[in-house]
This record gives sequence, structure tokens and C-alpha cells, in this order.
Amino acid sequence: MNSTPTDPTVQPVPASVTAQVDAADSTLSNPRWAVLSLGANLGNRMETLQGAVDALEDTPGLRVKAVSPVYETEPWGVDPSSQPSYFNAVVVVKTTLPPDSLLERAHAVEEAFHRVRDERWGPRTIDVDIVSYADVVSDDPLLTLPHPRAHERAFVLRPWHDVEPDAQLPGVGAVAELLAGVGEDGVQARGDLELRLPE
Ligand SMILES: Nc1ncnc2c1ncn2[C@@H]1O[C@H](COP(=O)(O)OP(=O)(O)OP(=O)(O)O)[C@@H](O)[C@H]1O
Ligand SMILES: Nc1nc2c(c(=O)[nH]1)N=C(CO)CN2
Repeated sequence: MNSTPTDPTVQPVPASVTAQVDAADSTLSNPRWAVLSLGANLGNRMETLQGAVDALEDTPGLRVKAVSPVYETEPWGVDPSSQPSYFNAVVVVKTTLPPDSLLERAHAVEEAFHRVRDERWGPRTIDVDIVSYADVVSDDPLLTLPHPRAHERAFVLRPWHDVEPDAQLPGVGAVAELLAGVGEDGVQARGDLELRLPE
């Protein structure tokens, strides 16, 4: 049976769908580098951080390429005596997931470790934030890139600098310079602890 352009069953594909599929196709054939920040200040912090690294590596379309040293850090953004200290680290990944799927996966990892969201900057078993995704800059509140507070957080910049000394926070500046600007108070290297890079 012939279908002609006037066939009412052949609907044009909306431009927004075409754009989304094209974007997904180009991401699939072109893996991107992304940097994720991990933080934990409830429960067994090391076990949870390692579990999060392993869960990320178990994600189809995502490979963990580098894992930073672990830092014990004062809670940032709140009275530091009001919460337990955090363990923080960053991971550098290469991924064919587009940014929104990477965020979904980050949230799934948080849920797997029973993260509860009640108060802003409240204590948590695990927090997985997307610090940067390739050179993408976006002010979408659902996924702001780079992370809107990464440049003021030594608990992100210090471990990132360890694994990528020449890194740039897209649209903001060199990680080394941002780190020099914020200083390293309240950020203590835990040389006695180490996260394993999945095999
Ligand atoms: N780069 C990003 N990484 C992770 N979440 C983001 C990002 N940009 C925007 N968000 C949005 O922020 C929401 C709240 O995130 P979350 O609960 O992790 O915040 P938080 O860790 O308490 O604070 P902060 O955002 O300051 O780290 C998420 O549901 C997500 O939609
Ligand atoms: N030290 C430290 N402080 C924080 C952290 C964190 O991971 N480490 N995460 C927060 C919300 O993302 C708020 N405050």
C-alpha cells in the first residue's frame, strides 16, 4: 500500500522530538567526560562512597576513569557543629549518557543508599552531584551546569584538583585558581583511606 504525504496516518515528527533523538544519537556516538562529586556524612561513610563508585561503574554507558583521594570535611553551608563531618571525593567518568540521564542515575544511586531529602544541606548517607559535563553551561534549575556552587566548595575543588590538576570549570575558570581563592580550611586529606577504582 502506498502512503502519500497526504495520508492522514503519517504524522510529521515534531521538531522537538527530532532534536531530542538527534542529541541522543550524537551523545551515543561521542562519549563525554563528566565530573561527579560524592559526599557522605551519615552511616558508614566509606562503605557508602565505595558503593556509589561501584554503582556508577555498573551503569551501562558509563565508565569510571578516575577516583580521587578521600577528604574528611567540615559541613559546608550550615553550622559545622550541627552535623557529622563529611567524607568527600570526586570521580571522573566517561559516558554516553546525556546529562539528564546521568542525573537520573545519580539520583538512583542516592536512593539505593537511602538518601532522605528533608532539609536543605541536611545530613545525608550520600549525595551525588554533577559538577561538570563536558563543556556544557546551562542554568536549568533541574540540572545547572556546571554545578552552581562547585566553584566555592573546597570539598569539590581539592579532590578534583588531585585527579585533574589542569581542569577547568566550564565558563568559570581553572580549578587550581578557584581552589587557591577559597582556601582549604576544614578539608583534611584522609591518606589512611582509599576508594578503589572498579576493575
Ligand atoms: N549539577 C547538578 N547536580 C545535581 N543536582 C542538580 C544540579 N543542578 C541542579 N540540580 C538539582 O538540584 C536538586 C537538589 O539537589 P540536592 O538535593 O542534591 O541538593 P543538595 O545536595 O542538598 O544541595 P546542593 O545543590 O547545594 O549540593 C536536584 O533534584 C537536581 O534537580
Ligand atoms: N563538607 C561538606 N559540606 C556539604 C556537602 C558535602 O558534600 N560536604 N554537601 C552539601 C550539599 O550538597 C552541603 N554541605
